[in-house]
Amino acid sequence: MKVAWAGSRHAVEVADRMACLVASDPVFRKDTRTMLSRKELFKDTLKKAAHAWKRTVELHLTEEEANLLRLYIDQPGYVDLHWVMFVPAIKGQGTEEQQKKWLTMAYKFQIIGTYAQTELGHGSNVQGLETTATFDPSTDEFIMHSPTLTSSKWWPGGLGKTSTHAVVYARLITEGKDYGIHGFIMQLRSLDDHSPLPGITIGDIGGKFGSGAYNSMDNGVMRLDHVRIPRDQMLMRLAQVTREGKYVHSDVPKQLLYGTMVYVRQTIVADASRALSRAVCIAVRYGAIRKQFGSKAGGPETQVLNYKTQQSRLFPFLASAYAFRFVGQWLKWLYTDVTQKLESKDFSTLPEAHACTAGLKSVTTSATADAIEECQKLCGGHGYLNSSGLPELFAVNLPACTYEGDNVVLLLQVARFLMKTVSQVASGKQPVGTTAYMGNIQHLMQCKSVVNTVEDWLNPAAIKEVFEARALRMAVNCAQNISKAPSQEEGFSELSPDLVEAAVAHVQLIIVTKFIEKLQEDILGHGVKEQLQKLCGIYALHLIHNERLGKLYAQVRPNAVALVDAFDYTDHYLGSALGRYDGDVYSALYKEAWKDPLNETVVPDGYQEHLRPLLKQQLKLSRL
Ligand SMILES: CCCCCCCCCC/C=C\CCC/C=C/C(=O)SCCNC(=O)CCNC(=O)[C@H](O)C(C)(C)COP(=O)(O)OP(=O)(O)OC[C@H]1O[C@@H](n2cnc3c(N)ncnc32)[C@H](O)[C@@H]1OP(=O)(O)O
Ligand SMILES: Cc1cc2nc3c(=O)[nH]c(=O)nc-3n(C[C@H](O)[C@H](O)[C@H](O)COP(=O)(O)OP(=O)(O)OC[C@H]3O[C@@H](n4cnc5c(N)ncnc54)[C@H](O)[C@@H]3O)c2cc1C
Repeated sequence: MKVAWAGSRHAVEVADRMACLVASDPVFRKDTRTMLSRKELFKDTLKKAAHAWKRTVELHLTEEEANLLRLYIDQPGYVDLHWVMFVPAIKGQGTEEQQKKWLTMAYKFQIIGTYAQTELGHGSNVQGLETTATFDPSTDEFIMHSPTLTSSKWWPGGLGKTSTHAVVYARLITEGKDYGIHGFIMQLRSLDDHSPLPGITIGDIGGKFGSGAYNSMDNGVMRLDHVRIPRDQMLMRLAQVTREGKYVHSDVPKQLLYGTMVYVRQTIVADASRALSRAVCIAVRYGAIRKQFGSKAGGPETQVLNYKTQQSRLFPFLASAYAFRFVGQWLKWLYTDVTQKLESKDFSTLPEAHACTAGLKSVTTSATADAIEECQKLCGGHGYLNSSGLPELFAVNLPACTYEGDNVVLLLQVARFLMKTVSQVASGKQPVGTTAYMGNIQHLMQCKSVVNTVEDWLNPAAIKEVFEARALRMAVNCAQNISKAPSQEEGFSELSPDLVEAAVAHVQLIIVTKFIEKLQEDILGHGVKEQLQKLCGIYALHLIHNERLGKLYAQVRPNAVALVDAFDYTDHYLGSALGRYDGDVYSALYKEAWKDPLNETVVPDGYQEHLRPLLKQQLKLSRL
């Protein structure tokens, strides 16, 4: 099952090696992370990142190993934005020459970059960004400026205290004309003493949700006061400005400007499956240890994992973790395929890539955040302790519903893609890819149900057709209602809640389809495919509230712990007293409690000043 989860024996081997490297290095300890102040936590993040780089160089780690090292350190920081966004942005929007110049420095960590797009006043609406980049032909420079308070760059990770450079997104103005948003490489801080360069006001935006969590990341604010940069620091793969100031657009779709976001959205689907699997691992292992009620005449109490309510709340998340893992593996293939097509100027699958990355990022992160919160509740009171690992997991993953695109905004992008497809089908065009099912509109729009017997519900072909009919009917219904509106735009706006639901149904069809396709592959291990078939059934049927679920839960229960052990997480990475591999939960909880700084003294700070006088006074009053 480990291989099915990881994707290959090689993946299992590399992951094990990197996870153990992190778990065995005291510098990477994280058990006191939630007890640190914001400044201590930030400094701890700098220390870990520097040590990780040192180990990467010493051990000659590959890019794959270095990424896993960063992942298992499990502490958001500036390195994430450097590798996940700054480098990809230059790769995707820089010319060959610009890539050579800037990536050489970035790969050697001679500069530290971030991705500065969002502003105080605009995040979702990229075309509404206000920062300006005005070309000055007299000096062959761009003048970077924050014209309003709301144009302050706000949120970029690492911007607050760490990044020396950024790809800054701004309105390109030349010859008095505004050509919209483009990317520019800017140096922000001196490479000698790290002080902000002239004209740049820069700092951290303040603490964020949860203790620990994203507070390890210095998300920043930046205001630019007419800062000049050379013309050749405009990223010029998608468009250029000549020495004379002429704007020249390349022969590529302008949406490639958004390419970095598409790239990160596809990686976030894998992140979501990982985050969800960690929460499920904790809740399943703890559910097997925890016993409450049910003892007859002094016999053992009942494992809470045996309660049907516990299974109906938890097993859909177990199934979702596997479902998101497999669709994430497919999405990585889709993204790679689109990127290769772009190299040969084939832009035909760009809309599909946008819709799939946007939709899957949205659906998997929303489901993951909700599931982690529910896993906390599934662990009772102890799930609320930081030592359970669940509050931190929730706080770190909740923002994924917002960053890299607000989930509703992204679903509306999927809906726009679906409405276009429905109208193309109506004009006789055969859809392809993930919307190919819409070409089967006659059959799928019939009222005839494709599942008639209880057994049909476990037939993958029948389940797939149910999901295709559900998604198509919701999309066609939206299209029909939009057509009744005074205009397409008004109709789309009026119908937007229904369009979001239709987009979710389409994305869930993709997830179910990819799970079914995964089961058609050769899957190693005795009984593994059968277990995955049950999980596929649970994932699909829980979305449509089917009564077959109870039987499936009972069939999965005996293997539930084995299915989460297959995630192969070290206790260090899981970071949970409840989810320990050895199940020694109560000793671990008790041991972790004493680490809290509050327990450094038996009599707490504040007793003499605030508690003793109160108690003495009340005692005196009581004797009057
Ligand atoms: C579970 C996670 C666990 C994480 C664990 C912890 C890890 C810690 C490390 C984390 C590392 C990184 C985290 C990320 C940090 C965060 C970074 C950021 O947030 S960066 C900023 C992200 N911002 C956004 O995503 C903004 C969202 N908005 C947009 O993308 C656009 O504004 C959009 C698409 C909403 C609207 O764009 P626009 O107004 O220009 O276009 P239209 O809607 O009019 O559409 C026109 C046309 O273009 C097509 N289109 C739009 N976007 C794309 C695209 N990306 N690719 C291709 N095509 C696109 C659209 O479909 C339309 O086509 P048409 O044919 O005309 O219909
Ligand atoms: C932890 C974290 C890290 C981040 N890191 C970075 C970074 O490194 N670099 C960077 O550039 N940015 C970063 N961001 C910013 C992030 O990309 C934005 O917050 C995100 O794109 C959402 O935009 P917004 O904040 O403007 O939300 P808004 O768009 O203001 O959302 C507010 C509400 O309005 C709704 N809404 C907005 N538009 C519409 C519409 N057209 N129709 C219906 N509803 C709508 C949304 O659904 C939401 O409910 C980060 C954010 C977070 C939380």
